[in-house]
Amino acid sequence: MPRSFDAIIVGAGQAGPALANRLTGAGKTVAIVERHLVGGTCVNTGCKPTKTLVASAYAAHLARRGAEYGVGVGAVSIDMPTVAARARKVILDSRKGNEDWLAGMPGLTLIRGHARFVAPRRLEVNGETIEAPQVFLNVGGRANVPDFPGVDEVDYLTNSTIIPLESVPEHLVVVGGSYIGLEFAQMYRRFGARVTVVEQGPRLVQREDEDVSAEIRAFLEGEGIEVRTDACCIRLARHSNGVSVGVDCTDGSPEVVGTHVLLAVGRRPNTDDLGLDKAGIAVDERGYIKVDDRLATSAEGVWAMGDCNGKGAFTHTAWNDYEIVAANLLDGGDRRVSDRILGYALYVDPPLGRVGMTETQARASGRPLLVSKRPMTRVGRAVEKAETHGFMKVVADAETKQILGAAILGTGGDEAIHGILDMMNAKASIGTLQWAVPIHPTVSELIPTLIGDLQPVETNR
Ligand SMILES: Cc1cc2nc3c(=O)[nH]c(=O)nc-3n(C[C@H](O)[C@H](O)[C@H](O)COP(=O)(O)OP(=O)(O)OC[C@H]3O[C@@H](n4cnc5c(N)ncnc54)[C@H](O)[C@@H]3O)c2cc1C
Ligand SMILES: NC(=O)c1ccc[n+]([C@@H]2O[C@H](COP(=O)([O-])OP(=O)(O)OC[C@H]3O[C@@H](n4cnc5c(N)ncnc54)[C@H](O)[C@@H]3O)[C@@H](O)[C@H]2O)c1
Repeated sequence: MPRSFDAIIVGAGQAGPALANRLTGAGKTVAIVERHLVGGTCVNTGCKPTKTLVASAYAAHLARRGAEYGVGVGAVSIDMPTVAARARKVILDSRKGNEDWLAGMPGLTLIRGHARFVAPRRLEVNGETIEAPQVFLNVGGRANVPDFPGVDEVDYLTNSTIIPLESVPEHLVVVGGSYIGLEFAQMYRRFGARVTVVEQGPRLVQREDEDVSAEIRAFLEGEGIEVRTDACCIRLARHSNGVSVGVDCTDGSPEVVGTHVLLAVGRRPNTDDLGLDKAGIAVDERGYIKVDDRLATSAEGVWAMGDCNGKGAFTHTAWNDYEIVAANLLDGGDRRVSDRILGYALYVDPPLGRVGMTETQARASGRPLLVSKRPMTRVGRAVEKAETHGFMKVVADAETKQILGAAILGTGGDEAIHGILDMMNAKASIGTLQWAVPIHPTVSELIPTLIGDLQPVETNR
């Protein structure tokens, strides 16, 4: 006989535990199945350790610049075991917090093992069958490892295996010039490695506007990172010095030889070994679980939250998925994914804070636009901190006077962007902040000025 629960959650990443908390709080019996580490990607191999490592890298960078500030610190050295230990502690503390949280939920059973559907709303874990009228999938994703020629012959790193490194590679070749690749590239450059980024596209972070990509490339190259764009990484091979990464480039050497190679070429959902066909759960061509606007899958009684549904690829979008499902099922709400205004940050230094449309997307929409842009050299706070790379940019609809999107690439940009994100969520029009009195000196204080400087631009309408 299968063991029965009121609900089964597969995956204890970002959405699962929070939903378990709400469901058990409503008196339901819940099984949460986790095959690896409680906390999932963000806690164990994603946001938390990477931002801890980024902080160490920033400290090293600032120490090297000490003389510019009139501070003598002597020769800067990197104690990589201590750097790694900081990250390990953040991981373990956070994981334990999640485990303790789950342990304290009455009516919750944590089952450690790989769950696989054997029939609709019926799964097998460790040879045992469990069933429930409601099943929530929060299975996340993992590093995509393409079948490059030679990939099986070399030792490569992914975001999971690079985190515990206790030594600095002599020359790290990073394949993929987007979020994961660039955060690690800059961090390892600051730890003292030679770093080459190999990106197949014509520019870094291609989802962003060209001016964003160009500015990020400029400050990364300014730190000595080599960037190879328009590179089709077609082969990996062993080399006496480490790994050779074959690239097809319009110019430059056809081969980059490094001591280590990090593959940062995207993620793939953990849906290939979940028995979804046994449960009638449809996936798209890339394996993401198809969901409607309330995150219901094609199978009755089954929902999918977080990275595995392809609607978001961030911790806060996974969390928001939990909020949507909980509100609709437990609070009589009618919340939808399409109501979400997407914001995110890229944690290079200075960081990129982003919300809503890029200027490119706004222009493509054909609507009449207002655009305003200000370099960080004209932001007092950035000048005082001697961190003047980047710019702030906002795009608004000239007719509705609503902000469509913004980018703050600059010191504090990951925080300051919330001033605009909140305005967009409040559906505030561009005149709303005219008489606000922001705090001086902050990056955010320039948001009303930036908005006040909005000017019409030519669009294709
Ligand atoms: C290097 C890196 C840095 C990142 N930095 C940021 C950042 O700064 N900010 C941000 O917002 N996002 C960041 N992200 C993205 C963020 O980590 C993810 O969006 C987030 O963790 C997704 O949460 P999730 O709950 O959907 O999935 P996950 O956290 O991946 O959790 C899924 C869980 O399901 C388990 N599981 C999978 N299949 C099964 C199965 N069949 N049976 C049982 N258990 C299963 C897995 O073991 C895992 O624990 C980063 C990602 C990476 C890789
Ligand atoms: N700060 C954050 O919030 C943060 C940080 C890290 C990761 N993440 C999440 O993780 C996800 C995955 O990040 P990612 O950077 O791995 O993926 P991505 O999909 O953002 O970028 C992959 C990059 O690799 C390039 N690429 C693909 N195939 C290649 C090849 N054969 N040779 C050379 N380049 C190739 C692509 O052109 C692209 O630039 C992101 O979508 C993001 O949501 C978020």
